[in-house]
Amino acid sequence: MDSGRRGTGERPGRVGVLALQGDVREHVAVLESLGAEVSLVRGPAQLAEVDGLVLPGGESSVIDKLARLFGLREPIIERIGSGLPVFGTCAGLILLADRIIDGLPTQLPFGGMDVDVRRNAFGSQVDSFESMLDVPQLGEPPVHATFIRAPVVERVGEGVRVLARVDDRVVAVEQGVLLGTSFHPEVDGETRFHRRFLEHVAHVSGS
Ligand SMILES: NC(=O)CC[C@H](N)C(=O)O
Repeated sequence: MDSGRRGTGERPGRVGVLALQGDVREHVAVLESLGAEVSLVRGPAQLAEVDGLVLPGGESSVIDKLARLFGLREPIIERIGSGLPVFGTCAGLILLADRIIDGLPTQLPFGGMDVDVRRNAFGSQVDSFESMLDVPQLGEPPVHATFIRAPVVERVGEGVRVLARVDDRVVAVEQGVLLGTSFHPEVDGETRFHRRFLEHVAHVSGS
């Protein structure tokens, strides 16, 4: 349906992948395959140069800890507050949530999305599974989704759009220019979520 590349040949803007821990390379590969200019964000100066940010999958408590250590927590919160497009997958979705359920005692999210997200919500007996998801906003074919110790969105605030469910449990959400999935499109050759993120970036950066 819609294409992540601008029909006019315009660049979608420079996007960053938060590169503290997690599946950074996979996101970089998908974004570059879509024509984006991608940089790794490990500090505030790099964050200041991007028009959109991907929060990768990994371990949300570790990413939180490292973000504080590298002086990134406050700048990320500020940029999200002033309308930075963000795409979070799995741990990244946890970091985007306003509230974490079952987080480690000291763990904090960046927040921004009016949702409550439960960590490791599918239980240890199904640490990892795959599923085909209907995502009407992305059209056909259905999304092949890989869940790895995945979170679930347990409360969805007003203004948050549910994009996908597994057995009635919410696993993909969007609020304005913030996009989050419990699963990992970046490991599945699924590019439509990244295209959608790049569309948000193009709109906001006015390119
Ligand atoms: N694949 C993932 O990103 C897993 C997320 C991890 N369970 C966390 O709490 O951060």
